[in-house]
Amino acid sequence: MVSRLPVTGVEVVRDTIRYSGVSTPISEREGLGIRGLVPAAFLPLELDVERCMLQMRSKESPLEKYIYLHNIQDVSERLFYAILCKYTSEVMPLVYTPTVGEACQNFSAIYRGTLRGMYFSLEDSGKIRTLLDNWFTSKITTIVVTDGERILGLGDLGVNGMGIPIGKLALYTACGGIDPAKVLPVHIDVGTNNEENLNDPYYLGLRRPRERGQAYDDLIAEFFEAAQNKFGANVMIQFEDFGNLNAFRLLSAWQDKACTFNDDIQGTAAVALAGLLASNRLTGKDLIDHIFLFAGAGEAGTGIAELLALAIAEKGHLPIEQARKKIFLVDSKGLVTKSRLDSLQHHKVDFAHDVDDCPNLLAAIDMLKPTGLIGVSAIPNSFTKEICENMAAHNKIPVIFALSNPTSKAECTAQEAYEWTDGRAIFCSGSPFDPVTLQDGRQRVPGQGNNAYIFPGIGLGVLAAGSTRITNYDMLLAAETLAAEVGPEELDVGCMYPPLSRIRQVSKNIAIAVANQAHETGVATEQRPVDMGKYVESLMYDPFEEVDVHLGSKK
Ligand SMILES: O=C([O-])CC(=O)C(=O)O
Ligand SMILES: [Mg+2]
Repeated sequence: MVSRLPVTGVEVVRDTIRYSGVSTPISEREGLGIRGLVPAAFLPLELDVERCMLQMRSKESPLEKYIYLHNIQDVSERLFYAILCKYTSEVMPLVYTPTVGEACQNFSAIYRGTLRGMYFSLEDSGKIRTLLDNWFTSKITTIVVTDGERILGLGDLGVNGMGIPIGKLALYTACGGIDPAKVLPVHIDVGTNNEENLNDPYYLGLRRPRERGQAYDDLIAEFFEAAQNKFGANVMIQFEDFGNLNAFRLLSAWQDKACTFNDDIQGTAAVALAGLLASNRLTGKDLIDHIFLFAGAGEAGTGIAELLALAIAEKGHLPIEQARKKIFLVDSKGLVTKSRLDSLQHHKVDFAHDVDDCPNLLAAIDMLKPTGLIGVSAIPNSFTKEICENMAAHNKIPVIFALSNPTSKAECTAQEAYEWTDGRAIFCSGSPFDPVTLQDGRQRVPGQGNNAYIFPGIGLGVLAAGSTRITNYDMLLAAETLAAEVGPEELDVGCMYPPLSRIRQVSKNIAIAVANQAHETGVATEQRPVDMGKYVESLMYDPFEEVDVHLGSKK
């Protein structure tokens, strides 16, 4: 029975987390005090989803669709997530990569003042803990934070990068079942070096060059400490789209002091490793049989390389130093080698091998004859015809991953990778590509090697166990769990990931594995349930389940 709370109907309608719009049963409207505030008809949630999909599909551009979907989120989170859960593969590219990239580029222009996340700037230093009290709840479990410096492969977007934490957290809820009332997107504004932003009269961020001094580290530290104080020591904080200069430093500074991980270093690593593990089922190789060459040696490049080395070392019972010798990186100056050690950034040092220098990717392919080529450079068209042909010349099944985001930054397209390798390549990309029909009529379905397959499950597992820490062993386990979700139907069409329509199930299985591991390694603070599967499922927010609007709990 729904009883009347001492709030006005208008307040009920404005409670966007719980309000169900025209899907509110007629019998409950009186008690909620919303009669007169809603049209007379009742549409079951399923039908309301169809109504919205028709409207959304009538919009011409992906950006208009993005805005429409967020308009719905700003009125009823339940309806928004019902749409996302029912039509995941159609809608995910609109609220997430690649459209979220365009939304970020236009963030200041399309901003409508709605409440979605928190903004802390240098001008707020010393006050963050107090400002957190301005949020409506202290029950936050999951935070995604950015400083906007490396938004996808688009670079420094300043405050406009806030679209990314918002998009990531939408997936935490849609794909990982994290309660939408308990997520918090955060932007830390330390200025921007993007001239276009600085010259835009409507730019909404701090109008100054990026802070590079102690004040930067102090603000990040203040944020972490304030968040842990307000939301509890185990609140999960995901670093997202920080620049190279800070991403590695901050991860190593905080990974032993907070429940945190960096999605671009570690999440991307896990999804790429999963794709490589799945590809072994087609190539017949083990990880240790490969030579991997990376185009790009930033966060994703060295993150994947390091996790891959860990996987090779674990599976092959090798010291990690030996495992790393199977992995080579090319950066803007050519192959990363020992002769360059003096001038190398710290995160590349472990992969500086004792081999001849090579000026570029093509020369490195010629010399090393890699079996796997991983693109993480954000340089579009850098996997040229010659490069793909070269990979095909010395591999029966060349493994080619073009992981840079959004689509405009991919190293090559799916069509190109297949065409230039006589349809033999195993191809994955970070942003979605449509299936391709080869000349011989066979269909190839390029898998989306995007960290969206990883972070929602990690977040849910961490929540289920009450983990105090997240490590690369969690990422390794998540990668193995994801690879095991790839079935023969996917492998048959060359797809290294399960379909997005199964992503909630995948996230759940990752969560179960990660939570069990947390109990085994002693980082869990929750009581271990008898049936972890059932427990994880009970935590998952499902927009289609009936909710007691007053209590916000499952009926
Ligand atoms: O957001 C995405 O699609 C994947 C990611 O983390 C990035 O490219 O930075
Ligand atoms: Mg990212």
